[in-house]
Amino acid sequence: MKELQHLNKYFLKYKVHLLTGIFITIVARIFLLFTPRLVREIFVIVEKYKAGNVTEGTTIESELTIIILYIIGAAIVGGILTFFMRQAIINVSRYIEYDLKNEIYNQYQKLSLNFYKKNRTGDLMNRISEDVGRVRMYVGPAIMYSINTITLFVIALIYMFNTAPKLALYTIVPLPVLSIVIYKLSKEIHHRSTIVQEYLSKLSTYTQESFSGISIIKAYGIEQLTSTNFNELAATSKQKQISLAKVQAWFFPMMILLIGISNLLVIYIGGMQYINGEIESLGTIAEFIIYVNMLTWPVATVGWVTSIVQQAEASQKRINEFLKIEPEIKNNVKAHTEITGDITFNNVSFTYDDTNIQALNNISFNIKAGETLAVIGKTGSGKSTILDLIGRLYDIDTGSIIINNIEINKHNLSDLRNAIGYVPQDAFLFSDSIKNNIKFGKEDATDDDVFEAAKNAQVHKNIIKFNNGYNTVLGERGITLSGGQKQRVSIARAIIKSPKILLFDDCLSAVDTETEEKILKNLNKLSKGKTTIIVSHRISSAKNADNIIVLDNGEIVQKGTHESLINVDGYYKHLYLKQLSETVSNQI
Ligand SMILES: Nc1ncnc2c1ncn2[C@@H]1O[C@H](COP(=O)(O)OP(=O)(O)OP(=O)(O)O)[C@@H](O)[C@H]1O
Repeated sequence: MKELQHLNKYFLKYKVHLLTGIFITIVARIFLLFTPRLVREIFVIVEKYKAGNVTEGTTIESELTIIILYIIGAAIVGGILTFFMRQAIINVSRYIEYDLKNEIYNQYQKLSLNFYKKNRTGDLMNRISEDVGRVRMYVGPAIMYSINTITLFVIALIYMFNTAPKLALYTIVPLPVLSIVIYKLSKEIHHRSTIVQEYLSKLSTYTQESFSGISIIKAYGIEQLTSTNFNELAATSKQKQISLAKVQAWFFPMMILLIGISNLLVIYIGGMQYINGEIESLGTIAEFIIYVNMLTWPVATVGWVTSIVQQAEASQKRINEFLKIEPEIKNNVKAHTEITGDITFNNVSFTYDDTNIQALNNISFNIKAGETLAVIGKTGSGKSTILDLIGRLYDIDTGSIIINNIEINKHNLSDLRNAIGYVPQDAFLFSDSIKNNIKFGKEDATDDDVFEAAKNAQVHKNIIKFNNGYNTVLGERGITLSGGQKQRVSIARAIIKSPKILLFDDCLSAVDTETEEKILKNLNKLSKGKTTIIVSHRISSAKNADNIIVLDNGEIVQKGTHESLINVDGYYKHLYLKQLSETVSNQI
């Protein structure tokens, strides 16, 4: 139960609802337990009448009518209260489920990229959905049934031992057996349903991947193979479902058997006692039979609740593991810090934790506010890493990054990130309209702002050709747009917020050189007064920059302007000549 203590703060938050629920539960049980005693009363009156103790037919009729009305009244009141009990306690479980999901989601948002690299998306999703669902079962049904069982048991046992102690003892003997059997069954059911869940999630992951990669599957003509794989998975899943159904099928027969045994015991022992004169009325036997039936379900739930609590404990443990993680990248400053875009790297080195790859080694450069820096280099030379470090997605190992004379980790983190417009290498678009995808960069942007940004990114003409224009909804990961269009929408998203720092990570690779030229021209206008870093494999993107650095294997191997670099031997000149000859041969 240690892990579940995390929920105590929520119980405290909803204490009024919970206490009301508990109070209603107790009152509801008291009303429902009137019935067995009233049934006994009916027997007693009829027995008296048969024995000739009451002669007036009308008296017995009115007595019976009153008792029947009591029974109906108690059932109605008990029923209404049971409704409110469920409303109070089950609602609290939904409130807590909501709060817990938000708590986990907020924690996920705070955690750094390293966390996401170490944990699979499926696992993150499971903890926020299935694990929270299991915890809710503890908060709601488990607590409700426990209060229910305890109240019912205490009141019923008091009534039973008061009426016929020996019979009461015999009646409750099979109940612990019932509880243990149900507990064992619930555990087995849980075990098998976990396996079923695993197969279901394998099936849905497989299906989802097949549909996402449908173009590859069709292009390689492997529909038959994917279908066979799917069938195999589905067949195993079916087997597991059947094996689960087998155990589940035992649940009710076992309950009926044990209720039957208890009923038989009541009738046999009660009957013997009646014959011996130890109990006065057959009504006591009827009363006890009702108790047995009333107690059976709550007793069965003891086993069920135990297994729910165990599952909830295991799930909360998994949730707590993530909640306890301290975000690696923390905001150390509450006050706002100003960012105009002056960036300096002083001997910066950085190694990725998980792969142990040293991506940057002793990097130093300075960009004055408003200037443009181009970063050129082979793949894997560390270009994107530089951009990630400016956005503080990772903290550096050695050296320092200074922005506006303040070390990067002494800046208010959200001010820093708000000052940056970042266009990643792989444009990611949400399954939403094109307009909303662009407005993602600036929530309060007007339609005109959106059009302006799209025009500057040279994508406006493409968008207006779609039937729904800017309201065109993009499929999963923007499947309706071409690679180049996606990159340009992503550029529009970055420039719409008019940030102080613009970071372009090889984001023109999928557009033709003519469009690239136009976009760069527009960017040139837009980036007046803004610091811009352009990562690229193309000289055409870099040539107009105020400064260019060439990276190789995490180190700066060349520095200078386009003019200076094409005049010295090195990677830049080599690349320039290569791309120049490609352009010339394309024109011939
Ligand atoms: N998230 C990451 N986790 C671990 N290692 C990484 C990560 N990102 C990059 N690396 C490694 O760091 C090195 C530098 O990668 P980086 O992405 O900065 O290169 P790049 O110059 O931008 O390459 P490209 O031009 O192909 O985009 C590479 O060896 C890469 O394998």
